[in-house]
This record gives sequence, C-alpha cells and structure tokens, in this order.
Amino acid sequence: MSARIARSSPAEGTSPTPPVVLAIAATDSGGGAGLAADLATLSALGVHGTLVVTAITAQDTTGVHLVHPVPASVVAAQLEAVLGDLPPLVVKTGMLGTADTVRLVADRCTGIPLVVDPVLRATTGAELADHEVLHAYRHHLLPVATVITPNASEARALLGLDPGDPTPAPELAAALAALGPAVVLTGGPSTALGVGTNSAAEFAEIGTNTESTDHCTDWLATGGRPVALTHPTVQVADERPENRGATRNDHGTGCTFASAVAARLAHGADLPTAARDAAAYVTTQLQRSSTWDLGTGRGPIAHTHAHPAPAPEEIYA
Ligand SMILES: Nc1ncnc2c1ncn2[C@@H]1O[C@H](COP(=O)(O)OP(=O)(O)OP(=O)(O)O)[C@@H](O)[C@H]1O
Ligand SMILES: Cc1ncc(COP(=O)(O)O)c(N)n1
Repeated sequence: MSARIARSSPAEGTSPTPPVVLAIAATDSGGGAGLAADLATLSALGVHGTLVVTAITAQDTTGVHLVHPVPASVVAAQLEAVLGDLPPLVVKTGMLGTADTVRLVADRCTGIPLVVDPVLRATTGAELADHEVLHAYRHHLLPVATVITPNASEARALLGLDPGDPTPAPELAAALAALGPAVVLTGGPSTALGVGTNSAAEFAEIGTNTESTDHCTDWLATGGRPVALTHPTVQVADERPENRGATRNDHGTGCTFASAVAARLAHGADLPTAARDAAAYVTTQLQRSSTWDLGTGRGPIAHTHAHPAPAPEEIYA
C-alpha cells in the first residue's frame, strides 16, 4: 500500500502546495509589464500563477508597436481549462483588450475574489483600451470586482471625467467605491504632482508645482472615508533637472502592485494589509532595479528578489 504524503507537513526537500492565483492579462514582449510581471511577482511571493492570455503585444522599453487581441473563444477556452482544474483563490486582471473579453471575465469570475487593474494606457503612452472596453469595465467588471487598482487617470476615465478634471485623488477613490468594488487608487509620484500619469511631458507642463514627491500616497476606499496609505518614493527620472540621475526603470509597476495584492490576499491577508505589503514590495523592487541598464526607454521594475542571480553551483548543489 503506498503511503499518502500529508500536504500540511511536506517531506524534507519539498515545499507546501502554494495557493493558486489566476492572472488574466496580455503579454509584453519586453518582459516588463503584463503577464511576465504578473507571473514573476506571484512566484516571488509564494503563489502558483496560472494564466489566461487576452492579447499579444509587440512591445519594448520604448513603446507598444502592435496589439493583437486573442479571440474571445480562445480566451474562453483558457478560462474553462484553468477554472475547472486549478481553481484559483484569487483572480487578477490586467490588460483585457476587447469589450467581449471584459464581459466574459466578468461572467466567468463572478464569486471569486477579483483584483482588477484597469489597464487603459501604457507608461510609454499607447492607448490599450477603447470606449467600448471602458463601457464594459463600468457596466460589467466593476460591479463584480472585489478591489480595483486604477491610477488617477484611469480613475477619471472610469468615472467618465475629462483627463484634466481636478477632482482630488481621495474623492476619485470614493466615487469609484460607490460603484461597488473596494478601490486602491495608486499614487505614483506623478499623482502627488496633480497628474495621473508618469509622462515626462506632463511633468514639464506642471514644473512649477511645488508639492512634495518624497512620498507616494495610495488611497484605499472601501465605502467609508478613504484612507491614505503612504510610503517613500523611489525617484524616477523625468524632465526636472533634480531627477535626471534617478531610475528610469518603472515599467510594470502597476502590474507588479496588483499581482502582489492578489498574492497577499491569496495568503489570507486582509485588503489594507495586502495593499500596504504590495506597495512596500513595489518600493523595494523599484530600488532594486534602479541601477539596471535594460533597453533604451523605460526599463522594467525588478519583479523578483533573485537579483543578482545565485551562482549555478548554489542552485544545483
Ligand atoms: N516611484 C515610485 N516610488 C515608490 N512607489 C511607487 C513609485 N511609482 C509607483 N509606486 C507605487 O507603485 C504602485 C503602483 O502604482 P502606479 O501609480 O505606478 O500604478 P500604475 O500607474 O497603474 O502603473 P502602470 O502604469 O505600470 O500600470 C503604488 O503602490 C504606487 O504608490
Ligand atoms: C501587456 C501590458 N500590460 C500592461 C501594461 C501597462 O504597464 P505600464 O503602464 O507599466 O506600461 C503594458 N504596457 N502592457
């Protein structure tokens, strides 16, 4: 009779079964954002990541050169395969690509804890969602999401506000929470300056704004008064002379953040703890990659903590 190994007490040299998180997002051929960021982050935080590919992008550190959406029937087949065999504790969505896919995900993931990063635009400027996608987010996905993690410009778009609307970040977070989900409105350094994007051109336009960027503030709204979650900023290179020597490797911060929230939730953390832990992770990882020299544009945030990589003799010992 063969002995059954108890999952709760793994034998020496093995590890306990990790929780499963499903990442539904697009690929970034440069490995900075999208599914590459999601899976690496999930793995670094002790989670088995399964995946559904919604679109393929030809992308590098300089920009998005092509977007090829995956047909809804192929997205559906991936969803069926994973949901049936490897039931996730948490689902995390990134770039969904088409309105059909947004509706499909809403339909199939209702009832599972759902972290929605509403990716509408790349750091490098490309639009990654059209009006139909936005409409599907508002009417189908937001009502079934557990938590959404927009930045300020994504929040304004989801609320149907103009890009230049001056509503302060906590009020944007509260207005979105009124639609159903909890909200972590992410606040990279650009949000502290009053804009919701990292674009260098916009930094230049608001160059006279003197508000401090030493700290980033994410706003957590769960129905009541939004709570400020503040952590130190890793200075990012932009048009301002004092930041010229700072890191340019911030591509993929939003994907890394939302995946870290999903990982912490899957390990049993409550939402405020998961949001704080995820921000701490992003800060550490931005610092870690601050000296990297990858590509000629916005390089990637470090997704895992295995840098520098251990020597092969350490791995294969
Ligand atoms: N330079 C920074 N230093 C420290 N934390 C940062 C920095 N930039 C972003 N963050 C943190 O990273 C997390 C993700 O926020 P961010 O605003 O970058 O999301 P995003 O704009 O959706 O990202 P992306 O454009 O990559 O999708 C938040 O916790 C935010 O505070
Ligand atoms: C496939 C994919 N998913 C998400 C993003 C957003 O990330 P970022 O804002 O860092 O460009 C992206 N550029 N590409």
